[in-house]
Amino acid sequence: MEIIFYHPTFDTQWWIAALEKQLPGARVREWKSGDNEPADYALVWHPPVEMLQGRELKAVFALGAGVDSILSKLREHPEMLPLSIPLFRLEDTGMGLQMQEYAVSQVLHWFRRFDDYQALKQETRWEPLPEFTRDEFTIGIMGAGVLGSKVAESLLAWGFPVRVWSRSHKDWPNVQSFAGESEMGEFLRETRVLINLLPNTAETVGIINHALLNQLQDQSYLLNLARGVHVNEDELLRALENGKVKGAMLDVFSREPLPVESPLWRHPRVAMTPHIAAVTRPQEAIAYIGKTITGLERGEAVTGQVDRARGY
Ligand SMILES: NC(=O)C1=CN([C@@H]2O[C@H](COP(=O)(O)OP(=O)(O)OC[C@H]3O[C@@H](n4cnc5c(N)ncnc54)[C@H](OP(=O)(O)O)[C@@H]3O)[C@@H](O)[C@H]2O)C=CC1
Ligand SMILES: O=C(O)C(=O)CO
Repeated sequence: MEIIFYHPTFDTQWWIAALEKQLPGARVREWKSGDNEPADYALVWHPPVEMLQGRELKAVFALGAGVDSILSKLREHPEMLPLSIPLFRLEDTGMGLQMQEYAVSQVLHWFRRFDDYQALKQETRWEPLPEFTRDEFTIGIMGAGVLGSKVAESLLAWGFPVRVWSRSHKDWPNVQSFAGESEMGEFLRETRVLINLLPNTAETVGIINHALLNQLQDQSYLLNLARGVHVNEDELLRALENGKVKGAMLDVFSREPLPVESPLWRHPRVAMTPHIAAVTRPQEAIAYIGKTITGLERGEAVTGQVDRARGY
């Protein structure tokens, strides 16, 4: 079995050795421009069109959870990957735990008013504030997929009321489920902390805008863990000014790296990280890819295939 590998930043030689160990008998090579030799599988992140175009592959694996960058390239170059070749993505592979860590720590930060105490400290003020209660701290998660479900689970364990919004209804214990545009208003009305874990698709671009933020509780919080294009940053800044949103924690931005002139850098109630909410954990990713390729070779049912028509 021949596997080609391309990632712009990963330690390719390490990955090749680990993949060959996971899949005995497989030969894994780094794809370089001009390499048109046959391959059975391709493992990629931001692949050049030339790498995939015209190849008779059994499957392509994205080395991350979101496939928006591959799908947007495919819109311009559909010849890069015919529909007959399945595209897989990483399902969790250690990202669920990272998203849990991020979401729980930030929700607790807001819940225990550490943001307010930090602001008071700037003014050298010693001032105990009224506590928030969990029933005024409903968590609303947009996107109830692999990562949204893990985040829901962890916040439930901390005793917060949790609701999710997705395309289809979920039947999860102790979680209120809302689906589709028709139930979005009801989902937002009680939400105090909005956590975004949607994929980037034609339907979700710009979804967190003035109209949406306006339907949240006053003094809400936004945690964007998914993609920058989901949030209209100017409208978020306006919502921070008019009190609809009290604080935002952003991991992803409409342009990355975030340009220095963006007012988000300087806003006192915006915190940020540089797109590190959940990174690909090599060992878990390799175990998943190995298991999936083995399943495909045996003709077994496997999970993680992207529905290209749906966009995730
Ligand atoms: N910041 C970071 O470091 C990282 C960010 N990410 C981002 O997180 C995203 C989510 O990942 P993951 O949980 O694995 O994805 P999944 O595909 O497992 O879940 C997607 C969820 O979004 C819902 N959804 C999709 N479209 C719509 C829509 N139009 N309206 C309502 N709900 C919708 C789906 O609904 P349904 O269940 O009904 O299908 C599903 O619940 C990734 O696409 C990626 O962009 C991922 C990893 C790291
Ligand atoms: O896996 C993804 O989609 C990411 O955003 C990794 O940072």
